[in-house]
Amino acid sequence: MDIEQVGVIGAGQMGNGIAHVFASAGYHVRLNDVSADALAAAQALIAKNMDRQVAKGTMTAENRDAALGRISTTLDLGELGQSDLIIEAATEKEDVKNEIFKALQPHLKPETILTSNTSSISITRLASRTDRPEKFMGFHFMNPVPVMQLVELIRGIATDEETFKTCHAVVERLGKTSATAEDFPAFIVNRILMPMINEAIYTLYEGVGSVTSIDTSLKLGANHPMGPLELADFIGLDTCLSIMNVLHDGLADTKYRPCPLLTKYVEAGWLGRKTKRGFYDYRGETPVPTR
Ligand SMILES: CC(=O)CC(=O)SCCNC(=O)CCNC(=O)[C@H](O)C(C)(C)COP(=O)(O)OP(=O)(O)OC[C@H]1O[C@@H](n2cnc3c(N)ncnc32)[C@H](O)[C@@H]1OP(=O)(O)O
Ligand SMILES: NC(=O)C1=CN([C@@H]2O[C@H](COP(=O)(O)OP(=O)(O)OC[C@H]3O[C@@H](n4cnc5c(N)ncnc54)[C@H](OP(=O)(O)O)[C@@H]3O)[C@@H](O)[C@H]2O)C=CC1
Repeated sequence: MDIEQVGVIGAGQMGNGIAHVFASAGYHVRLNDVSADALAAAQALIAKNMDRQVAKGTMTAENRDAALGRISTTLDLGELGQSDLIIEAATEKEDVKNEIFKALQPHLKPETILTSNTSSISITRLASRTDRPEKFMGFHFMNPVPVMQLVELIRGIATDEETFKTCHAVVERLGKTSATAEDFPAFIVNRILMPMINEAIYTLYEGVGSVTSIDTSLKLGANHPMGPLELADFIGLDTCLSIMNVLHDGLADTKYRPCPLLTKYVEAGWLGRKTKRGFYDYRGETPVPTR
């Protein structure tokens, strides 16, 4: 199936990056959110990130203008009706995602492929609530989307081969690399990455090390580009907690128990960079550890 028109739902940190890479690859993108402010902020951020590419010489000014011209925004889900492919990138909550698909599907063409950028939630279960489980799959980008090479592709139990092949070809046209994961809680990347981040938070909680010593240890001792607490703030602590809960509930093993300190930060509304406070405080010139 030919994909030209792409609908992206959720204009947060992932949605803006997804719109960026699809528009850069020549797709027409309709970006939707429940918040007009989120849409305006996403458009401004995409323009800023593309300006950086132009300044670096990795994109021409002409291509930037054309790519920005291919992105339109809307608060109305119904306006995504002509999309060939939908990528849902709203908040990591199953009921939010189910509600979005329910509201969206009456507007869709029968052949439209539905996908979710979920970090952890069962693709089979999300698909089963829609009118097209065979045309539904996981399309999981990594953060920051314009920089990270990987897209995890996840088939639900009902996903048909044509849907998988179409999504696989889209990843290639984006110039990215796919890895295929079976539909188990948190798939591959987050099954491995998130317990490490959770363990770093336990290490902090138990007083083994401070925020600085934990992040320095993994950066300089294991060559990670970001320390695990810095990365948790970057991903969003609400998203990290949701992923740990999916692992804990879905695999029923206490080794996935979310650290109580992670829960406490989320309850405080300290969600990391996006709220300017998490394991670091981002309100000043440079991030300051909060513990
Ligand atoms: C939770 C999930 O479901 C799955 C996930 O996504 S897990 C998270 C996966 N992501 C990671 O692990 C990221 C780990 N961190 C990194 O790789 C690096 O710190 C980083 C790439 C984010 C930044 O790298 P850095 O060297 O510290 O910074 P910097 O030199 O400023 O940036 C490197 C490049 O990324 C670009 N960049 C950085 N942040 C960006 C952003 N938010 N958006 C777009 N581009 C960005 C910069 O423009 C720069 O581009 P060039 O190479 O063309 O110059
Ligand atoms: N953060 C990360 O590193 C990664 C996240 N993901 C996944 O991507 C998805 C999005 O995450 P992320 O971008 O970080 O989250 P953000 O919190 O940055 O953005 C989510 C956006 O979705 C909006 N939203 C909420 N409900 C709806 C709705 N009903 N319709 C349309 N938009 C809605 C939110 O609006 P409002 O703020 O007003 O509620 C917000 O703008 C999640 O499923 C997450 O697991 C995948 C890979 C990496």
